[in-house]
Amino acid sequence: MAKIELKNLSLTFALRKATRISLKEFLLNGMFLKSRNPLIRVPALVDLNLSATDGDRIGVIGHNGAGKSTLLKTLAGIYPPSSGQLTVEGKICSLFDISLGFESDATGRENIRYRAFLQGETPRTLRAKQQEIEEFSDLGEFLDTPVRYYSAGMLVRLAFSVATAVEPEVLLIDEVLSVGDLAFQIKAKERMKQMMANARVMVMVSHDLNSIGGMCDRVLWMEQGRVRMAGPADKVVRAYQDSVKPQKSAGGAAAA
Ligand SMILES: Nc1ncnc2c1ncn2[C@@H]1O[C@H](COP(=O)(O)OP(=O)(O)OP(=O)(O)O)[C@@H](O)[C@H]1O
Repeated sequence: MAKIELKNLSLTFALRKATRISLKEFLLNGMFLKSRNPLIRVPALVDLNLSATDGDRIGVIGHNGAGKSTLLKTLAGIYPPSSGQLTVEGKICSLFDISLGFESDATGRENIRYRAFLQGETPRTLRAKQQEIEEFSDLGEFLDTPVRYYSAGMLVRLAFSVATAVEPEVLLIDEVLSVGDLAFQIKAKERMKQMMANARVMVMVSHDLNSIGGMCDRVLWMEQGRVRMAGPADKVVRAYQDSVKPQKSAGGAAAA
């Protein structure tokens, strides 16, 4: 059984406006005990509670900066929560930032191996999949070329082919991917559909409310790191849409 459980989970980023300060500034600030570049705390997730298990398809919506991607990255184990409890049980597949982290001097084929091992494959399980991954990527002779010479689209094709070669129990998707050229997009959509159908739990972040409505049964509407509303997809999507519609003034004109 796959499971996601968040209990009063919060995550606060601590950052500074500028990354560099001079030695002189550092010494002067130290002497006068005040910082010219103080820490700024960004509460990206605030007191979230969520429980999902086999069969759940959860959509996450909200304005820019609401905390959607941070939530997904926290579920993927990329960001540790600042407080609260996080439980994710099951083999995770994260479909976001998939093109990051390639070894640029290694070939496509070598990168498939490195990444597959990171995804938990063993030499034996990879042997059974490697050919399929290579064929799906449709990169032909380029598989023997260092990936530093790949176009952006080729890199995404390679990344997508490896990332989706797993059978995940927990599928985390940030925005429905538009990968590669048209021919590849058709293949990729088909594969995504299969993965979504087979995953036990799915959490998907998107601004495309039609995709969310079509693929998810529950939706979290996030606002400033908090859940503003949670419930059946159609109800929450409608409430969100209503909230962003231009308000009509008494005279009938749209308010600014
Ligand atoms: N690595 C980080 N370091 C510091 N602050 C961050 C980091 N990632 C996100 N934030 C901040 O956390 C808040 C939530 O960001 P997040 O990317 O989760 O929003 P989002 O809802 O996914 O937005 P969008 O719809 O624009 O993708 C924002 O205020 C953002 O500036």
